[in-house]
Amino acid sequence: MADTLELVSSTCTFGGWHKRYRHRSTATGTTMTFAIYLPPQAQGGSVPVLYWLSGLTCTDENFATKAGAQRVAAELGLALVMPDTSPRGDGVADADGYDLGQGAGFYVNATQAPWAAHYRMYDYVVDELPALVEAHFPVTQQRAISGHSMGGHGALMIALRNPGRYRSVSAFAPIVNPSAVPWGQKAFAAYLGEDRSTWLSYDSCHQLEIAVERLPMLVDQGEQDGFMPEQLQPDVLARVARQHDWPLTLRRQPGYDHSYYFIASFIEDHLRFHAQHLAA
Ligand SMILES: N[C@@H](CCC(=O)N[C@@H](CS)C(=O)NCC(=O)O)C(=O)O
Repeated sequence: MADTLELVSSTCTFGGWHKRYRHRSTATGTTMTFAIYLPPQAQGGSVPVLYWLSGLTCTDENFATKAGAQRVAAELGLALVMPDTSPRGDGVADADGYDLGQGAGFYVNATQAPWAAHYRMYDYVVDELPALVEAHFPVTQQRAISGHSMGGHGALMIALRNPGRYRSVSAFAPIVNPSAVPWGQKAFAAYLGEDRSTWLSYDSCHQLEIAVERLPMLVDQGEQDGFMPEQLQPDVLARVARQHDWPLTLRRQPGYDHSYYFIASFIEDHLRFHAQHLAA
């Protein structure tokens, strides 16, 4: 059955529960794994949810084990939902590099062979996963979304394309303009084909230009992030936001690189930012 959840593990932390589940996804046509952190407050009522989208090479476990988000989520009464970054399995197309195929779904619905059969992470994250989470767990429909790198691209792009669905969005070192940088161009050419007009629906800078809803947006970027000049280019997002009078808070953090050490240093600010808007 499509919405049956199989519990993989259940771990008590900060008075709440970190749970991992497997389920059959209709969006991807594969078995998907995701994790949810239920804070202590979820034992007595429904809590709002922050969706976290991870970057290249990640599973649901990188953020859960490295970001240290659970302590503040427990304090704020915020559930955290952590999906995988792509469909996986023997029957799922893959590529040699770390930046295409399994672990690199880019949160798009692929239209090109061989990817189109399973790579439907946009539908999975926007529709299927929230419906599943809201049907099975004590959560409200107050949602926020955040992510890192490829997941920062996913979070910004998904929030911008779905007005009213999320109260706030944030990102760490996001790929803001994937149509114009090597990681995005490689993935979009494979998943979406050579017609670049189709890429724009998954490009946050373009989506920000045409967005109808101005939702609060926080972005952190480490200044020692080796991927920044070529792949991330936060200046492009800052310019588009300025041109469109968009409420973007872009913070440049001296000394920080692309890693989870950077995320762990600022995740508390992001959780408090989202909690404030989820409560409003
Ligand atoms: N050099 C990295 C490139 C990929 C990378 O930096 N991935 C980031 C997201 S874009 C990440 O979160 N990696 C997993 C981790 O640090 O736990 C690799 O080949 O693994």
